[in-house]
Amino acid sequence: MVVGVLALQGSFNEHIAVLKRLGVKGVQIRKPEQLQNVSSLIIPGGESTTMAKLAEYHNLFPALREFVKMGKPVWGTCAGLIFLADKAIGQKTGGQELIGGLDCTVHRNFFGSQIQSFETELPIPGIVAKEGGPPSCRAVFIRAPAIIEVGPDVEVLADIPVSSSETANSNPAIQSEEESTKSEKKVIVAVKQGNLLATAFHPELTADTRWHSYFLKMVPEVEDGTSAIVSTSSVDLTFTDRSMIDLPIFQ
Ligand SMILES: NC(=O)CC[C@H](N)C(=O)O
Repeated sequence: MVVGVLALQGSFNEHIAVLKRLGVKGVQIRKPEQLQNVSSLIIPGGESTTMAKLAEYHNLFPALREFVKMGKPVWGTCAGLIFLADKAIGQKTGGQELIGGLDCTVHRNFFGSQIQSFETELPIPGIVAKEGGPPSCRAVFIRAPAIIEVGPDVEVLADIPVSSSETANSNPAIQSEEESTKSEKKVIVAVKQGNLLATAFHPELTADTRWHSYFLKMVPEVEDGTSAIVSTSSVDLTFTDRSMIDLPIFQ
């Protein structure tokens, strides 16, 4: 099995490294025709406006939309989630082109600016049911988006509590008067809809391989009859390489 990783900008090398640890080949995708050689695609985190400009420059949007429509598995992490959303708010003036397909509305910088980036323990019952391991994963949120509305076919895989001030700052539209008196409400940070998987955080920056394993199981069995399924042999939840979150790509 060969997994494509959109390699215009952002953390594509980190995704390819995790795939390698799972014994799967990840290849960089920069041109539309390269999508013909892969059965699934990861769209990494980075800066969605920059990525969109580069995707436009390389005329990638029609091929990416076709890939999604064909039902091939696509996983968007962070900026990749924004790319997959049918609707994004909080965009730069003029907006940006999206691939779409995921029936949701995403707030582009829901949690604030770069300095509001954070790590947290995120309960992931849907992933644990398939992958086993501890009940939560270490989740790295870097100037992260959040999903504020989902359609009926979207399965929520993870959500996190946010303080009312966070909600008010980032998205007054979803805070009613009654809710403003409560201290906490939740936003969605991971979803699945058919062939599409999306996470607002960065599993590729931790040692926990369960999200990648989960995604690989969405890839249909390969032609020679061998299963595309890989197993997670070890789950180390420590996120040690803090330098990752200082990468200049996440401006
Ligand atoms: N870490 C990320 O991918 C950040 C995404 C960023 N919020 C954007 O709009 O592009």
